[in-house]
Amino acid sequence: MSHRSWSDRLRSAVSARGRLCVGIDPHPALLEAWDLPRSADGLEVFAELCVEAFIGEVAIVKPQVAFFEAYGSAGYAVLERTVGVLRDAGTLVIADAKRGDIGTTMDAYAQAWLEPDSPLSSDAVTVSPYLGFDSLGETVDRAVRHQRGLFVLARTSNAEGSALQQAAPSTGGSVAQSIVDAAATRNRVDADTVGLVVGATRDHGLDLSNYTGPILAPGLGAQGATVADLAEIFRDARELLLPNSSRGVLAAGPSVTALRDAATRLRDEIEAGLA
Ligand SMILES: O=c1ccn([C@@H]2O[C@H](COP(=O)(O)O)[C@@H](O)[C@H]2O)c(=O)[nH]1
Repeated sequence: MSHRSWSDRLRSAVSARGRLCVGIDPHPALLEAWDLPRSADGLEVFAELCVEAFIGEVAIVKPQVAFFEAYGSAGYAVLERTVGVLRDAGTLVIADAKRGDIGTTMDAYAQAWLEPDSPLSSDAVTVSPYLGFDSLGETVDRAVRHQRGLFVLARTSNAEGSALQQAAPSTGGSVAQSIVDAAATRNRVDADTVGLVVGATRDHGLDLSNYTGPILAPGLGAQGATVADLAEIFRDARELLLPNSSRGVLAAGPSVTALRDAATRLRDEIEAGLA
């Protein structure tokens, strides 16, 4: 296992292969479009084609855990193999599991996704701060200990998130801003372990000037955001911006060549657009 920090590994991967984070989201509609059965066997072939297309071409892959979980233990077995093959090949894996809970329950989630000897061990995992940012304290400690990363939901790409995330706490600002500020504070001692999720679908309205960590930005492609939007919305926070597209790239499958071309085209468009 590498003994370099998450932040170092992320920076080198991004400088070698660009900022794009491609999703592996085996939607039932995509399985059908790829002429695969809606079963764990279909899932396995889907994931294998993605792995073959993306390894060596993109820095980061984000499997959407929900689409594997839908097939129970067989789906999890496919996810374990997918994560393992990607990581063995040096592709960084962000498990999009959006875990959030209290105390020892949250810590059990953290063990599952961040412990080096766990079957689902990933480079980073998405987490929800909506049981209180401090409910993630031990998860951050665990991530630091194992040189892994977290991506905390701050301002999500979906319209329904706004009412909660834009609400104004009595301390001022917005709920989403309070998450950004808490992440920035933690990162001052923990070397940018705490990343944020900020959607690319609208102006986020956040002050990111004190925040130095990575930002995972879903919403490109199927949700309507463009590379020009990214450049505008994240004009002050481009260095470790990780734009994510899942369906926008996966629509090119099942041909491995077509998937690879779609991913590399988008990767290069992002690099040119954010230069
Ligand atoms: O705010 C968020 C947080 C996570 N997501 C996830 O990203 C992908 C986006 O998929 P597309 O097909 O590119 O729309 C998906 O796994 C979401 O669960 C998000 O969209 N927004």
